[in-house]
Amino acid sequence: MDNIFDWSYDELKEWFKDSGEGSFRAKQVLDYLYKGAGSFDEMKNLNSTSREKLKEAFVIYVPEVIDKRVSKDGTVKMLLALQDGNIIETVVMKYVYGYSVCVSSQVGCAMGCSFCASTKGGMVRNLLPGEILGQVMAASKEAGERMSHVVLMGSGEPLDNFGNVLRFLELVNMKEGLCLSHRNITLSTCGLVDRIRELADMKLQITLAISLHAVTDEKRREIMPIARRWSIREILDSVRYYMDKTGRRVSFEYSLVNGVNDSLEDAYALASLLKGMKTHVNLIPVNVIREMLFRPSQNKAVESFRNALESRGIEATVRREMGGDIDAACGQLRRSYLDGM
Ligand SMILES: C[S@@+](CC[C@H](N)C(=O)[O-])C[C@H]1O[C@@H](n2cnc3c(N)ncnc32)[C@H](O)[C@@H]1O
Ligand code: SF4
Repeated sequence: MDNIFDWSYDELKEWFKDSGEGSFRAKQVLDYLYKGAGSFDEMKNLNSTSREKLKEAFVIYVPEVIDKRVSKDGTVKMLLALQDGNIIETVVMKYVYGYSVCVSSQVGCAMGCSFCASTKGGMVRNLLPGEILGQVMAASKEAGERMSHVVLMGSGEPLDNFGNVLRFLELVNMKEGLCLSHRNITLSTCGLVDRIRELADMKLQITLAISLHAVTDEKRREIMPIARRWSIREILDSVRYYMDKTGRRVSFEYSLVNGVNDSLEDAYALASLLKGMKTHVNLIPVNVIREMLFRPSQNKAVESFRNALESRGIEATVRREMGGDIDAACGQLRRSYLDGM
């Protein structure tokens, strides 16, 4: 049976019409659902025939929180169980402007980046649109408040689950649902160039973030297998195309790894790659994960890197991962959980 959260307002309207009920029922059902109804029986405004028809066609399914850790800085990392028993993680962060949730787009990841815990067990499966949406709902329930921002930066490569992620973007924006503006959604990708171009053509107003992490193709290939498929030049061309088509700024993620990509030469090379682009660089000292030998850059190297970028006119922020005391690096809590099973 379908999870009703995979369905859009328009589709539900059609469904009600086809099943002989008024299409106005769709709005009633969505009102109940997004206020947290856990069963069709709670939907008292509907007659019993409608409720029975719904029960025959749909389940109401939001991933279940099975564990959570709360960090000193208030970040909450949740482990969620899916219907098929797979486990994903979702992180809720509080900022001055409100809450932000970091959602997973896949169970695991196929991309194989050498510093990332999400990919260690390979890719298990794509998440369905309702399962991505369900993470936003679980986060709101946890925070007791609606989310003001969503970042697709948890486990998985969102552009490798393109159809379902596009569908999620439609559902999360729905006026009759969570009504979250695309401007408050960031999608982070390791750089699937063909998909970036497709996304650009759709002219959605989401923010795109590119995980670059190295300034030469050679170095990038050492830490990110996707670099064998797409060169840095191809990625930057697709980013310019995205900016052109959507009018949005694109940001870059650059994880700083001690002795690997954090020299001043790297910083100046990054500045020349991004020269002339209206962009922002997020520098993230790499989070140590158990199986890996990488170490984060020292504070001095991080500051010098940032200063070098700024001296060349590239805006840069150092982002210390929130919730550092609770296995907050992407995919880490899930891996600890699976390792302990
Ligand atoms: C987990 S990925 C998910 C989104 C997408 N697959 C991507 O690579 O952009 C989100 C961000 O976390 C970064 N990341 C992964 N492992 C990390 C680690 N150990 N330390 C710091 N950043 C990490 C990635 O490079 C990426 O910028
Ligand atoms: S950094 Fe992103 S693309 Fe790379 S393995 Fe992790 S989740 Fe996948």
